[in-house]
Amino acid sequence: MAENRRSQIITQGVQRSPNRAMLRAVGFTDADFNKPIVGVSSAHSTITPCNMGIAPLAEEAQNGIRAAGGMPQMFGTITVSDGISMGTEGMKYSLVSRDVIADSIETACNAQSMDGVLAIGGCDKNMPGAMIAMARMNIPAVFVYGGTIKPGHLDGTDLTIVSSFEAVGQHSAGRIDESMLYAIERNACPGAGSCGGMFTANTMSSAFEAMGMSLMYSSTMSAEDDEKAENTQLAGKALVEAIRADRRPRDIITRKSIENAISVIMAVGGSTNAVLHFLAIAHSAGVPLTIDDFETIRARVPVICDLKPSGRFVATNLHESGGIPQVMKMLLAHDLLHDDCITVTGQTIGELLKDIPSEPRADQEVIRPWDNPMYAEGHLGILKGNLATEGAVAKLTGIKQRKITGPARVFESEEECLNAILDGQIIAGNVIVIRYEGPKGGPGMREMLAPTSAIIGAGLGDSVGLITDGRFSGGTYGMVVGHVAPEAYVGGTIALVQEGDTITIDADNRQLHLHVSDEELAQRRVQWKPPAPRYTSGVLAKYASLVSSSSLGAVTDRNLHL
Ligand SMILES: CC[C@H](C)C(=O)C(=O)O
Ligand SMILES: [Mg+2]
Repeated sequence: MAENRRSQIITQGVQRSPNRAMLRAVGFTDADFNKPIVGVSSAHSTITPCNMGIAPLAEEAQNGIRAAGGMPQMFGTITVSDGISMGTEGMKYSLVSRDVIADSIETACNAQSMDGVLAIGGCDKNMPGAMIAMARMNIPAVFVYGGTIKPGHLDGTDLTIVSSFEAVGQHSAGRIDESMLYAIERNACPGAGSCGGMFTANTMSSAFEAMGMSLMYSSTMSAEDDEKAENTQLAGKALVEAIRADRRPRDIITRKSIENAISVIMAVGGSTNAVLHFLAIAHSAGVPLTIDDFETIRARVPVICDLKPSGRFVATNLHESGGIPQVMKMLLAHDLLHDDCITVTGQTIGELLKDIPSEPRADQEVIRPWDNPMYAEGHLGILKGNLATEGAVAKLTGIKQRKITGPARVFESEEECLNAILDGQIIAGNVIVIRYEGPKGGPGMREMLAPTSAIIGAGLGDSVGLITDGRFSGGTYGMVVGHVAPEAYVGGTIALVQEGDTITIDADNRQLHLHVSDEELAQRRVQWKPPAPRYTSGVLAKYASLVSSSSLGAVTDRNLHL
């Protein structure tokens, strides 16, 4: 084992006798002081189904690390539940938790000079939080996904949590009765695991597998299946080998591997949150990446998977149909993947994919044949215009109408907007504006699944547009544009929109335009005053003071020294 392990600073020499004394109390023997100390970051929690299966996986990880000659040390990190906080003030802590998780993993590993880290995550922000920490620290690392939830079932239909969100809109529009609403509620989430469509958790786990930071096939395994536990043990062993080889995250998280990840995100129809998180991960890894790079990749990669929210199937169906390796091999076969990227096991992408067929199996419908994609181009559009000079992110799937021009219906918060939708005040042709929900203004850039699902549930998905400086859940689809930057709180044009102004969302030309003259906007800007901050103490106030524009990933450690 390499004698230049950083953990030797706390285990070797006379001066470190007190440090060893305490390590002996947690189970170290003399022999263990000569092994790499490997952190196991466990996000186990019973506050959300996404994370409630992680504790036994953390044990399996430790077993794998020990078997390979490492000395595991488990520590905890937090999670919050997007689905449970959705639609409430608590959702403001969701994106904040990404950076709290990153800071906590970095703090634990660096404080005790660990030689490597295996992080296990479940809910949405666990994944990017862990990867940001791994990229920052650049000690050998591997990510293990807690696993997807299996679909719920009702009257022969597969359900996910988004079924329940959409049922609220269906009920308010009189399309289902209360007994059906509660039947969906009771059956949508059958057990442990992260939200089962190609929503944010499954998007980020799939992207990490494609980037080479997780083991092949791991990202679509279900939380409750034995293979997830077996795979976690293998990840522990792979990490110890990576430590021996001194294979670090920045050897794996490169421009090429991030391009691979983004290509897979496009191919599976993944969450808009992936834009925000990969800008942040690239920033932490020192890899140049801009929001415009997503547009370049979008234009060349088709959506080849029929997955919820706008498609038919869930992640367990994708797993049964060949999983992410099958999607990757199809991209590779069409020169849309770099095969020379190295992965956490030391093998390259090309080596890992060599025995996988270039076309999907004919006995499944989840992964489409290359010549019959869901959409000929990617679905994550980066829109620009006088409303979004730094950019905005749209999910261009599940919509028939690709352009809408209509009167603005302006709301200063998500709650105001949801009430208007459920009260029937929103009609076909409207363009909803939800503002002061950005990274600083919210603060915390809430996901707007409640209003976007209510629009779908009310049958308005093809006729109502929605723009916000907040963001969307992976369960959102429709004529919706999020991450509008600059945000209202810092004086972005979205702050100057008035009720009834005409707005155009043009998906095909990736334009977001406010039909008000520059002169009029200049006059409005003179009148505009920044609102008082919603929080002046505590974690949300700290976050609001540090966070960057969403067009830069809403990171909290950019240019702090300037
Ligand atoms: C259903 C969606 C889930 C709750 C979520 O927050 C996301 O995918 O972002
Ligand atoms: Mg989410």
